[in-house]
Amino acid sequence: MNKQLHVCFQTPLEHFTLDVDIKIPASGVTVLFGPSGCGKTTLLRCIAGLHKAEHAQLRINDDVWQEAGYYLPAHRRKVGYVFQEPSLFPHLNVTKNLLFGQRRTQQEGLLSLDEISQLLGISHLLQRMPDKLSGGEKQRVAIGRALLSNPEILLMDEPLSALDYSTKAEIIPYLEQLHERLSIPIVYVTHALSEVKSMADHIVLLEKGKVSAQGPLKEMLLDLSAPLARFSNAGSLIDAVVSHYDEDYDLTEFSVDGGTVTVPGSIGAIGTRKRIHLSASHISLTRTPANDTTIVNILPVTILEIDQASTAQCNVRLQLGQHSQILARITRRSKDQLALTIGDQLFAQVKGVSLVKL
Ligand SMILES: Nc1ncnc2c1ncn2[C@@H]1O[C@H](COP(=O)(O)OP(=O)(O)OP(=O)(O)O)[C@@H](O)[C@H]1O
Repeated sequence: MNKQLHVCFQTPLEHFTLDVDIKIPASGVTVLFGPSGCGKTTLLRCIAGLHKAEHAQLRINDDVWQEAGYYLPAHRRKVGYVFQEPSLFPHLNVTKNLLFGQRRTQQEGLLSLDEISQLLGISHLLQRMPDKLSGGEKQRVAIGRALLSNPEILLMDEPLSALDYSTKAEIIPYLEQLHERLSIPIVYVTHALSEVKSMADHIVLLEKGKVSAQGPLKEMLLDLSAPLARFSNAGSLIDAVVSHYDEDYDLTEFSVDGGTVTVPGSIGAIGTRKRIHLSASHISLTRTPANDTTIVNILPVTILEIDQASTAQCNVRLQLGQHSQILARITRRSKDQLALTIGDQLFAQVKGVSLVKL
């Protein structure tokens, strides 16, 4: 069985042609990332069959949805679609809104209404009418409705962009849980890098209708020639396992490839797995390990690559442990003053650590 999605569309838009030919993994979250107007929504609409591209090839695993001379109409495509604005039926309560998607397909959902309600934290809202829900609750119901339609693919078009900062923060953990539980692929459109870091397994960067880069997120973040490493909030992701909790100081210690990372608070039981994001501009480099610093996270690293990200700054790709790599952003002057070169063994002082998902 061919477990991937082949997404190939060419269609002229107002100022450029959308011209995409990509293979997407059949599970996990693929983020379409790019500036406003680059064609992200149009690409989702092509997949859903709502925009008919002139040239197209769309295969979902072994099923052909579209190719020369064949076009599976939108209503027969098993797609769950979540829009920026949660568009619930105002005259139906939450349960009826949720079931609307299920009735449309007359099939058993991948997950039951109960399971989906629990997963999205809306079990207590089932009898409510939409006008009595907050923006975040409405969007969670809209996501639930999309899932109950028994989709083979979930398309999410900037599902958080209409929500304020704190509502976004409230909803992200639910999306992360979904990501863990769902076996179907999710194509997620955003131009917020924070959502990319917490959600994406795979990333496709779009610019004026063309794919400028794509690949597994972890690798793409470390590719110094790819656009992500040039962003002001560039960083890297490493896998971590809770190894110790210091009750006196309320600090959780994680074991990572090549060392330990300590973060404030009680994060989880010993053995809990997390993904840690290390912000490149919050990492400084020293030749000797400082013993008079307040920074708690100091990791031995080796320089693999140095790239001038701007006239003032350089990105440094570093080997951590056997199999991990991280990114540091330093000034070009520091690089020259320390005469840093490839192969140098250094110590990375890590100030900014954020936990992103299980
Ligand atoms: N049916 C259409 N025919 C011609 N041009 C279109 C059509 N739909 C969208 N466009 C244009 O194509 C470009 C891409 O639009 P699209 O909505 O796909 O971008 P986007 O990356 O999703 O943007 P945003 O992040 O702002 O939502 C825009 O310039 C838009 O005006």
